[in-house]
Amino acid sequence: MAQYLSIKARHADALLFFRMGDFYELFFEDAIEAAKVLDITLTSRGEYDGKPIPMAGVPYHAAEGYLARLIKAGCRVAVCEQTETPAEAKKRGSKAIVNRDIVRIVTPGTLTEDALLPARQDQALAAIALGTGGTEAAIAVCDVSTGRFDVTALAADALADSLMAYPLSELLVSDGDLDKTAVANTVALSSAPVTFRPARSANHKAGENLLKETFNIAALEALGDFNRAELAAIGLLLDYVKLTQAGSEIRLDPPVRARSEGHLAIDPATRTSLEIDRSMRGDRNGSLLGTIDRTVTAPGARLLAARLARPSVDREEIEARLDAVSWFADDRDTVETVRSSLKAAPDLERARTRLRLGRGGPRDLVAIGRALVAAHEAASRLTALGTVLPSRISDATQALNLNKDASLAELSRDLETALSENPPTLARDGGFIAQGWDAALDEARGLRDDSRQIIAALQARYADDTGISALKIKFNNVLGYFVDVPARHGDALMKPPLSETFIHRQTLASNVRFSTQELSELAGKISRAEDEAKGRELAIFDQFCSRIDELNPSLSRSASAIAELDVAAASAEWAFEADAVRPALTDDTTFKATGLRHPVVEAALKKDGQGFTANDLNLSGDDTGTHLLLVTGPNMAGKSTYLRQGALAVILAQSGLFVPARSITLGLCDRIFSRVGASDDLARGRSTFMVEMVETAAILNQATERSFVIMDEVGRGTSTWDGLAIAWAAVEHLHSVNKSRALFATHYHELTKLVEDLPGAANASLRAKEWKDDLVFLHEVQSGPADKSYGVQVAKLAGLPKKAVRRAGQILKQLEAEPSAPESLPLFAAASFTPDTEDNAVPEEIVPPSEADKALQQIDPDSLTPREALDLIYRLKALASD
Ligand SMILES: Nc1ncnc2c1ncn2[C@@H]1O[C@H](COP(=O)(O)OP(=O)(O)OP(=O)(O)O)[C@@H](O)[C@H]1O
Repeated sequence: MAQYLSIKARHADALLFFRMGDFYELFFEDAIEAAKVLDITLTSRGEYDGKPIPMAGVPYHAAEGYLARLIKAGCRVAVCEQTETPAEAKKRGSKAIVNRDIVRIVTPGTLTEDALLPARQDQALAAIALGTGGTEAAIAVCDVSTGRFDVTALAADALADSLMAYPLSELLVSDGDLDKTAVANTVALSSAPVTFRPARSANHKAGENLLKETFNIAALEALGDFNRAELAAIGLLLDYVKLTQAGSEIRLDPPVRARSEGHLAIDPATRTSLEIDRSMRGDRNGSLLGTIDRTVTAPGARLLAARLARPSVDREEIEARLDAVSWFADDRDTVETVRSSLKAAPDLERARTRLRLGRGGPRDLVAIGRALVAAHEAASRLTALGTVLPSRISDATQALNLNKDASLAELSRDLETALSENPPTLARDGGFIAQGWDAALDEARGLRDDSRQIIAALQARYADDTGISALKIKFNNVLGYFVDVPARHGDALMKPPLSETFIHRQTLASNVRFSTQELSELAGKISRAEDEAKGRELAIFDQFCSRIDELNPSLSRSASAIAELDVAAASAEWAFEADAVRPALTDDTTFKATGLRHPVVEAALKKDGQGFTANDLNLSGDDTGTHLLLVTGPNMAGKSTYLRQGALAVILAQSGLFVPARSITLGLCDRIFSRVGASDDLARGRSTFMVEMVETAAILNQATERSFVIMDEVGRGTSTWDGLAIAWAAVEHLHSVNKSRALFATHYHELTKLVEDLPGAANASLRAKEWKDDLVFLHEVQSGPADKSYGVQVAKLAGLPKKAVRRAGQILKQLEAEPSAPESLPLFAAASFTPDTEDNAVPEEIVPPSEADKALQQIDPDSLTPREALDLIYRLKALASD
């Protein structure tokens, strides 16, 4: 207990997994909480302060699954291991307790186990810090499972936007920054758990020292010229990584400096509403990423996700990515061969990091070996083509060609020969090194196996000597090797002369067990041979781990090259499937697309066997003079889809991907804004309308001439006239002040007149046709405003009760007759309404009488014979189903 309490005192905020033999035990409050979250039995053991100590435990070998559940439930877990064997402890004194210590603190942002991590997504542990003036800020982000480490310097007010571009698992904030607005806003927006750290760890000096120590350099310049905010964020991050690794070395790749201006800025609301990597329901399915992802490796999937989350504004970078996709897009056969080779490549990136952190196992070694071979094969197929490769593909093939890196080739060969086919997860289980790899290991194993044969021979001899054919030599953990005979033969072995050889150990209901001198000696030999074999295997495992550590820079390059090739080939594959084209990029403010489509809606419609109507979109400002389009049209006609497909085209193009269109020319955008859909944010005390206005304000305050803006139905959350006034002002502002390329969808038809005064604005509408009594959506965009909104017909389509539809039609008529007198609207004078009778309730254009209605009206029930009545029923039925 004293040992437990002293360790627990150091980690009060984490559940303590206290290793005792084959279990991790939890005590006191920890046990109560873990039992509740994990649904495991809560027991008690011993007493403390006169009360029983609550206890709960999980088996050591199944700990990963339990850890996963605890982390998901928001807990942190400190793992405390036995740091010596009981035999070692005994040497210090017969009553000595084995030493124990924390080896790791498991938190949501510092996981490395495959079982705990989504394979196709990065895990971002981020730290934010502000510069002294409070206007400068920095983000340091790392993924401990892959070793990636990025640092970005940015303006404090851009913190939240930039941070949300990462798949955050945990956010670190200094206690000292909490009262700063930019930090408080970011914390409020964070969807990931926030961990507060003492201010001293977010200090630029501490950051500098930790950087030097981690990367073993004397001067910082070797890594880059970091400012104070960056160093503070780095300090906060590295200090925490160190804490969670319980003092063992930090294994991260050197930090890569990014500029926030290097990315297309996407604010959190836009990110959510455009469903870039998550749909509104929170699934990957139905998001842009889920729709276009054709990658076959985990590092590839993570790179694609990162590119879509942070599209670039660097034209050279984007063109290089597009060159790679284009090259593959010209040759589908090559795409197939490369993808089929890469498919066999396991997650080298995470495997190498686990091994470097001392948490890896034999399977990680196998993963590295297989990935190197598969990637080499993919690279060889590309070089064998003999054509000139674009720079990204050529760099990747160079990095993956094992003929160009002797040490990596040797490692790959050795891993292939040294490891057995199906190794265990843990190195300590042994049996993963193949026969023939190491002479000393083979000898120890030979000895062990020989002794086993000798035991078999001994069993035969004992059976012979005693005349007991049922005599067996068995093994268990308590007795070790023992002689086992059925109970009825027990007496014979306990009497002379046999009792001189057989020493009685245990009597069970149906068996009696004995040991012999010879057997004990043999058992000792076997166990020594086994220990030696295991020790030998562990030594070989360690040798491989150090080789991997030494080759880390090459392996890191290989992992990136696999990801690069995979993303290029997968993007070409998707382009084939989706009939997407390479965007032409410019430095001006062009946006000119023909036959543009919405990839996600199109894919969903395709599944149902329906087609998608492509539409053109030109916001270039030059030839037509239009950079702002007011989009009107009936509900359900496809306005939102048209708006979103414009924004998605920008994201795809600037991520270096093809765009589903016949052609597209795009002047690179600096930011993308969307104000679509309304949802409230009650947790932050904001009503639906308030959210809408906050987002609108952000756009009007920040959008530039280079931005791309979509706004859907701004103003609808309040009264008609207020809403119209706000929408009106927003369009004018966007047009004349922001001057962005923009699409503005609205149901306020009054707005369509605005184009007369705004030279850069034009009207466009989505067509719908009335056919018989129904509304048919054509999804085609035409220039000019829509004639009407057909809202009541759509309500009817949606299945509103007939009575309500009729009533709506009636109100609509009156409104249309007197649009300028809201105070006299029937809405505010419900009592004056005429009652809902058949005669006045059905506006003709909405529900004209059907043939069946007409037939019914002509009936005179009193004059019908039963036979005529029956005929009439059949006729009415036929009319109704017609
Ligand atoms: N170009 C298109 N081709 C085929 N189907 C389309 C197209 N655009 C939209 N649709 C279909 O129409 C549905 C409604 O589209 P959307 O939500 O864009 O309409 P809307 O005009 O914005 O409606 P509302 O005004 O009610 O918000 C979509 O879910 C999709 O199934």
